[in-house]
Amino acid sequence: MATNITWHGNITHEERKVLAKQSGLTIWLTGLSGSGKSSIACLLEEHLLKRGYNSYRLDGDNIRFGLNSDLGFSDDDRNENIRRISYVSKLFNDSCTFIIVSFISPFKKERENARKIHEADNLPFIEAYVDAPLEVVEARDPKGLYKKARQGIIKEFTGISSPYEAPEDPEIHLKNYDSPIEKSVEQIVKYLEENNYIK
Ligand SMILES: Nc1ncnc2c1ncn2[C@@H]1O[C@H](COP(=O)(O)OS(=O)(=O)O)[C@@H](OP(=O)(O)O)[C@H]1O
Ligand SMILES: Nc1ncnc2c1ncn2[C@@H]1O[C@H](COP(=O)(O)OP(=O)(O)O)[C@@H](O)[C@H]1O
Repeated sequence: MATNITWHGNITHEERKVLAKQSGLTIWLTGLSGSGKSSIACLLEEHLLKRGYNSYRLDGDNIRFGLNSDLGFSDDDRNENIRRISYVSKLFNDSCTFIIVSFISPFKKERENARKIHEADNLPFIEAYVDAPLEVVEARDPKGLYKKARQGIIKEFTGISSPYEAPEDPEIHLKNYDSPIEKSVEQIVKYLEENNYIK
């Protein structure tokens, strides 16, 4: 509990943006395992870096090796995973970095909480739904996880034995199943340009 502790501030966020020559933002990719989150995040990160924007990726698989290595895949653990990462992405965003978050983040309530955590401090939060139907991701199955989930070897697997709540009104809806990854990246870039996040 947050008792007997004091928040220490330094320069204002407005001053930081001027010094950093860019503002921060969070692009929150959500979707089933195999929908294309990591591939899109990697290409997008590269694209933005090459255009001169300080950008960084937080990926579910990667974060679970370290910071969140104590968490599994029960509903409670997934919620804690997303809660922690919401605060981490807010910190990066506040530091004037473009942060690309790619977690399954299956539950609406936790994604909404992530949004609130950002928007409470006027930090832009852009939800991008990486949409690919279960039959498509199951056919892709690059890590063989769906096969194991169907065999009951992996329990509580998203889309099979654990729910995925698709966003109803995301800022960006990527239909990442009948066109190449590059198209999805272009769609995000277009959104960022049209909303004056990038020039
Ligand atoms: N039970 C179960 N359900 C879903 N996914 C599983 C599971 N077990 C392991 N994996 C692997 O973990 C990756 C998802 O981790 P996340 O942190 O993004 O999940 S979550 O947001 O907490 O739901 C996910 O990576 P992606 O395929 O990149 O989504 C899987 O490789
Ligand atoms: N638009 C697409 N068309 C065809 N294959 C794709 C597309 N997007 C992703 N893939 C493939 O699907 C697999 C899963 O992609 P990945 O980015 O690892 O998804 P996630 O991070 O959501 O699990 C990879 O083999 C990737 O090359």
